[in-house]
Amino acid sequence: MQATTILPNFALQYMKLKFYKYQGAGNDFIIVDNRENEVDHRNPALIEGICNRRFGVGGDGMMFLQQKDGYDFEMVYYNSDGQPSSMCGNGGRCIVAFAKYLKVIDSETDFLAVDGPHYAKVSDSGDWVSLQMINVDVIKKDGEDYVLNTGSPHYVRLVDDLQNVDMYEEGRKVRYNDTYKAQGINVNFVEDEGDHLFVRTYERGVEDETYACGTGVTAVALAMAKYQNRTGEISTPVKVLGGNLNIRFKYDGEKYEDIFLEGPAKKVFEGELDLADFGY
Ligand SMILES: N[C@@H](CCC[C@H](N)C(=O)O)C(=O)O
Repeated sequence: MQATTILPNFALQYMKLKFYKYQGAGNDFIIVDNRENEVDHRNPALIEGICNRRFGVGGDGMMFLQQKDGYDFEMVYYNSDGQPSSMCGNGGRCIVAFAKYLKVIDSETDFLAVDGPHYAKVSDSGDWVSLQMINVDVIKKDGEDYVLNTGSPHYVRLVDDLQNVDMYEEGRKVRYNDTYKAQGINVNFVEDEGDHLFVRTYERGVEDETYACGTGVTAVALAMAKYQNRTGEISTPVKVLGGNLNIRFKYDGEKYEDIFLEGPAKKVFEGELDLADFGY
């Protein structure tokens, strides 16, 4: 990384920031190697500007890979609105691929994220990641729909003809209703297509539909196991707008354990930002 310093008061000594762009099933992220703790990222306007798809790099979120005692690294995640958020599953898979690219890890890792420790495995090629998610033992009903937390809060609704649903419109009706508008929630619609699920997600903090949401497809797979009264070792292939993911887990009818979110995580490009372009 080039000499890049953002002083605590956000005045910049050097205006360049090296970044990497990754995507996992079309959920895309800007990642910065912050092992030297050179970047003070508590700056919502800067992160929102860099994530902007017209005036910035563009991304559903931005992450910083940092050193953490007792772990291979720490994942610090921001939504594209510039606010720190809860867990991002696809972001977690992408930052694991990035850690392998940096040679911070080899084929396995234990890292820390906002919802606690995570274990993950990455393929030799470095572009396929299996990420262990937190255990889940609470799943609530809201009418016919399901609400659960897989590291981030999710709402799950089973629908027909998902391809033709206006996710922006319908997602916002749930995300901004009286129950959820204060804390926010991610809204997933699912259609059972036989040998796989088709899932679309409206994401809090992006405030639009994304091409994939890792904690979202995980929530859907868990909720569908309950809905379909399936127990035991379950593997659920999921199609999303940006590709395919798989979720496997154990379910005894009450709690879900050994949950793994699996799929592609790829480096798209890397570059250098001139932070003066973002008002600094
Ligand atoms: N895209 C993510 C979820 C990111 C967090 C979410 N927007 C929230 O604020 O809850 C994923 O892959 O899980």
